[in-house]
Amino acid sequence: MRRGDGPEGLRTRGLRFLTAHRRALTRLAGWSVLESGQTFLLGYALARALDDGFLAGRAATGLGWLVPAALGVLLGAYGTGRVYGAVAALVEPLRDRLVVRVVERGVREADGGSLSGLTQQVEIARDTFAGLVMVSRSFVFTSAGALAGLCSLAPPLLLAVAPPLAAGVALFAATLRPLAGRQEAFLAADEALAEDLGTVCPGLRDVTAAGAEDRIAADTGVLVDAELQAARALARWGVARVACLALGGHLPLVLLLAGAPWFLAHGVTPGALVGALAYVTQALLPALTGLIHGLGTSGSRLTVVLRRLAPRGTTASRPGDGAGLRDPHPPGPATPRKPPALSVTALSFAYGPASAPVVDDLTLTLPAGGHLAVVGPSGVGKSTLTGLVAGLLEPVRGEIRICGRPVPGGEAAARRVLIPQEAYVFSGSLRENLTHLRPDPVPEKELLAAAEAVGSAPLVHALGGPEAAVDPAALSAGERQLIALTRAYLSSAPLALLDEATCHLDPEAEARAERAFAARPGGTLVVVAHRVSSARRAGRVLVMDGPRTMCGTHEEMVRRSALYRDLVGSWTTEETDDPDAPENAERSGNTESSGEAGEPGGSQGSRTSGKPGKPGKTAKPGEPGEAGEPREAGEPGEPGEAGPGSQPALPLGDADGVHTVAGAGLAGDRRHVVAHGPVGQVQAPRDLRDGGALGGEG
Ligand SMILES: Nc1ncnc2c1ncn2[C@@H]1O[C@H](COP(=O)(O)OP(=O)(O)OP(=O)(O)O)[C@@H](O)[C@H]1O
Repeated sequence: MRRGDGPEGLRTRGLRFLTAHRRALTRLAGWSVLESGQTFLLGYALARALDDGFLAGRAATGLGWLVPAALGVLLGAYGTGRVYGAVAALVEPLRDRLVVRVVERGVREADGGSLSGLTQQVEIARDTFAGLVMVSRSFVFTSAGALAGLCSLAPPLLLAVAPPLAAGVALFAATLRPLAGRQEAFLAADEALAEDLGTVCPGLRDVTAAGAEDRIAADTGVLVDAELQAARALARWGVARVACLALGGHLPLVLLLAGAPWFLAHGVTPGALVGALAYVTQALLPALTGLIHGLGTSGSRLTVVLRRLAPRGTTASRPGDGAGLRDPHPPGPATPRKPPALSVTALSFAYGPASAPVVDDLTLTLPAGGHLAVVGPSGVGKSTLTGLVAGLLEPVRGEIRICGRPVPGGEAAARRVLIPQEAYVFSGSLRENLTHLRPDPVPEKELLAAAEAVGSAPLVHALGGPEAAVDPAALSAGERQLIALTRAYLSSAPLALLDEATCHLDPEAEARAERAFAARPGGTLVVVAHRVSSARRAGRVLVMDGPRTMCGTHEEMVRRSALYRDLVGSWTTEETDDPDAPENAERSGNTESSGEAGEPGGSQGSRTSGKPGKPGKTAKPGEPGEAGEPREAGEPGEPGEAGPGSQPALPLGDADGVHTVAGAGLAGDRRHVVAHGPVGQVQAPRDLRDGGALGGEG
């Protein structure tokens, strides 16, 4: 937590803010005095009306005393009206300040989405703060008026009212901090559940298709239980609030009634006693109730919201602002910095506690707009890495961030889209399939432009246009991949993870799709490559080679990684129709590549599903393997077979995202992995996916 974000920091900044707005506070206090005057008159005039008027048989005098009480109500109402204006003079500067802070933060982080969320929180902060000012002010001035009235009626009456009132307020003050903690815990649990449901609900069809109902129900159930616990803890503290109210508001009433004979015997008049009862029931009790409920709930909510709005490590201040909620520890001028599209730090993962790590201490950075190809022998961990980045698998160690957002997490999940090898197409219209990841309606023009860019336009046309009904079983694997690719292209997630998502397309169609993703405005692409052309297109290549992971340009990797040279060699043998570059030169170690090939024509996925599933499995180059061919744990491994053995790890510069490190070994056990992300990104259990049984595609 940033210094100054804790309760102490908030209190200090709150006091500074109030000090800076002394004039508004003074005006507020002035108008509030009218309210206390009304409270004073309420009991005092009533007592006089009884003692000097009605009980003495002088009705006119009694009525005469009621007139000031009625005038007091009118004056009080006028004062209350002016109080609202004075509260606004205090609240609006707070709101302005928070808005400035939020906008600065939004600009700095270039994040319009979080900006709108924060703006909403500013409104909550403003309303809550206004409510707090109203109830606290009302309690202070009402109590002052009532206690002054009691004192002027008969000082002994204070004995029955002041001590329990003070005790109730003191007890309430003591419960404030733990109550705020419980309230914050409850809000956090509530938000976690809402975020989870917001992610899960739109993808229910995918959950069912993947057979992941039990797992999702279990995951969500954990959050429901957490919220239940938090709500119970909060409710227990609610009991303390009732005790405060009983002590400070109801006990004085009981004491006044029970002590009535004593008071009457010691010179307190009946009218004064009734006046005291009126003070307690009509003024103190409502004011105390308002304070306890207002401060107890809104106070902690305000604390939470202000803490959230606090700038992350930078200062928001306005010129000429003397004090207020400014960070007391300014760290210097803010430097606008866009977080990398993907950053992986010291990432390790194994499928079981006793299994060898599949990813071991991997660190890499991919800037926004970058294009990374992940290559390596079959079973080395490429899909595992994409699963980790997508948040479908939980790392054993290390950290992953997408556009600065931690993975796993709803914000990160909304910023990435994963397209697995086995494309998921569901029964419905083509439009539904293509726009599944977009919450907003997609204009026809945009949809067709996306299809054109990705290379699915001929397929859209052949199927009868966007409104045509889709029968997943009637589509070839390549056609399903084109649909899934177009869907991902249309999504607003900036980071696209293509895990052999084009393996059923011919090289030209693959080139077209990959280029389209790489050219998406602000788009970043990670592609698990199974063709040399795919790797050559990427600015960077991550070679996963068991414990030695290397990253660099295609040319660098050809020069430095024996495994990569082997992969390129075996790929080139298979790629007779590669649109990109002559690979024979690379096989012989010549790194002078001829650059990108020209834009391929309008090739589309084969309408038969006979394309080789994973031609890049160099461990068995002669055996392309059908897509969806079931694979047993440990079977494909052999990562060391093609590896360079003594090749050292190669840390490269971080100019546009690279790094080293290691990882691999085959995990022994095979866990049933299901996870969920935002709309349409629910993944089948690995064993389902490997078996090609995802959704209706089987
Ligand atoms: N759910 C699982 N439980 C246990 N081990 C698994 C699981 N999924 C994959 N593995 C193992 O983890 C290792 C890495 O698998 P992964 O699928 O990530 O490799 P890959 O490089 O993507 O392979 P391919 O190119 O064949 O898709 C393999 O040894 C695999 O058998």
